[in-house]
Amino acid sequence: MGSVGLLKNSAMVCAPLMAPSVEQLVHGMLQAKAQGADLVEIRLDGINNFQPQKDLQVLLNNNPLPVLIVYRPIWEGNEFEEDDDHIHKQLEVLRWAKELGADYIELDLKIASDFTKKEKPRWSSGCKVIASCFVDNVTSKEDLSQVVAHMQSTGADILKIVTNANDITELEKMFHLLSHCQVPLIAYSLGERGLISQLLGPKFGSVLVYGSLDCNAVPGLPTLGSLRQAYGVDFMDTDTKVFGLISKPVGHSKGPILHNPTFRHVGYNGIYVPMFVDDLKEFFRVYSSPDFAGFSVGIPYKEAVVSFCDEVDPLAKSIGAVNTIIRRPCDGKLIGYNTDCEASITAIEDALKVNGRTNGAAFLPSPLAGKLFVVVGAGGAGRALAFGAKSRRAEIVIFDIDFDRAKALAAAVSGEALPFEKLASFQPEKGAILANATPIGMHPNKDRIPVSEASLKDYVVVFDAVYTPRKTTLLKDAEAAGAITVSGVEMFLRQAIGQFHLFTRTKAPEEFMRDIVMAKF
Ligand SMILES: O=C1C[C@@](O)(C(=O)O)C[C@@H](O)[C@@H]1O
Repeated sequence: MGSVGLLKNSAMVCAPLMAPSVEQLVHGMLQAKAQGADLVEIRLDGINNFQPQKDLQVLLNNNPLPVLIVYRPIWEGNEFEEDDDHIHKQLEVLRWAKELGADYIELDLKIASDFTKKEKPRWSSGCKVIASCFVDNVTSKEDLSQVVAHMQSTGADILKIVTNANDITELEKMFHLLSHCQVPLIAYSLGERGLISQLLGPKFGSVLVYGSLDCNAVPGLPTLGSLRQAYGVDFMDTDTKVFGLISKPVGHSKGPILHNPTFRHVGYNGIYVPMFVDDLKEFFRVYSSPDFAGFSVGIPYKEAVVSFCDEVDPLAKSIGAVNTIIRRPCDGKLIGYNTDCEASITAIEDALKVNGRTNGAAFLPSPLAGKLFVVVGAGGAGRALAFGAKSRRAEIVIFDIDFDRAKALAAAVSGEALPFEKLASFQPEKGAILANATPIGMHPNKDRIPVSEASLKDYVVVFDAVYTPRKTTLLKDAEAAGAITVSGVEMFLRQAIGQFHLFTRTKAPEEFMRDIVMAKF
């Protein structure tokens, strides 16, 4: 277990700012400082009626943080690089920025060489030059190394490579580059699939990572607050173990705000990041190093991922769905588990016990025994619920939009499958339990419920696996109809507790995790 508590890397957290007025940029700088940025990147070309010397003076006299100046205007629809006059104007602005006290200036690779060779020998200021380059299509690690070699020849102090990530697996080339590069380097990918290049940049040695102002979410960029508070980027080092949630979509997950603070709480050197995965096979092929120590698995992959595990725990195997994968340290094999099953079933059982609705049958092994248990959705979560209900000897009815899928699950748990069209008019016997295991009602389609409102009065417990929002419309309606309700948040917490134990091989601090969930979900 690594120690956390001291700063472990030198990566700076940078807030990119672009605004139509200097006043807005100054305000942005103050916000960035308050939100924990180490420096700000100011894009001058967003300023309306830009007056270089005057505006730079205001900006660089009012900077609460070190400043990186970028000026990349497009004149009359043409990229400036194509025109000597425009290049001259651009360089003049950057020269002023340096003279007025900018800490860093950024130049495109195409003009960086000339500039550094002419200008740098005469500099007395500490201003550093960043040579930057956008690589549209990263074909191989060798290609990237060649770009770096070319950039190095410019004489710039820091190199910056930006790519477009079409797939999360492309980022591994960036991580490889970062960890092998001998010169100060910033490397990341744009877009939703590029997010982990910012989150893991400090582990692999990036000079800086970008975080947006908290009020200004940008796809692919974490917020400053999340970088510092949730992900704890300051505490990352080369030994930090990476755990990722494999899912598509993935942005809804609250896993990072639960697992990361818990790692730090127990002094475990790990980070938990959302991983937007399109292709499981390619994903597991590329992220095969011990750095990537384990995974949560979310929608839609809980069943598909089973075939990528080298071994599967017997419970997960019988369910046919895995939500947790550990890379076994001794041989690198991927071992699959299912923590959803016990999480959801014990959450429902405990709700019945707390509410004293066990029919006085304290001798029965579970308050679910003999009850009708209606599962809507026969995907990964539905399978976990149905197998859990079976282990508690409940009578199971399954609905799924895919009737064959419902039938297959019903057969596996000795239950009954009914056609999805019947769900709207389905009236259970009194005292039944309802479990929604579909995404119906999940943010942003919050108003929908999977069953008819009229049927809700006959359920003693209604459980919803959806946890965003915490109180779904289904749970609100069920509560109004008099049912005990169990939120997906409770299941989420319990499956995460199980996962934490598997990830770290230590007992999860359950109260600490519960407090986070209560405060932040
Ligand atoms: O179902 C869920 C939720 C989850 O996918 C998430 O969104 O964080 C994480 C999984 O481990 C878990 O089984």
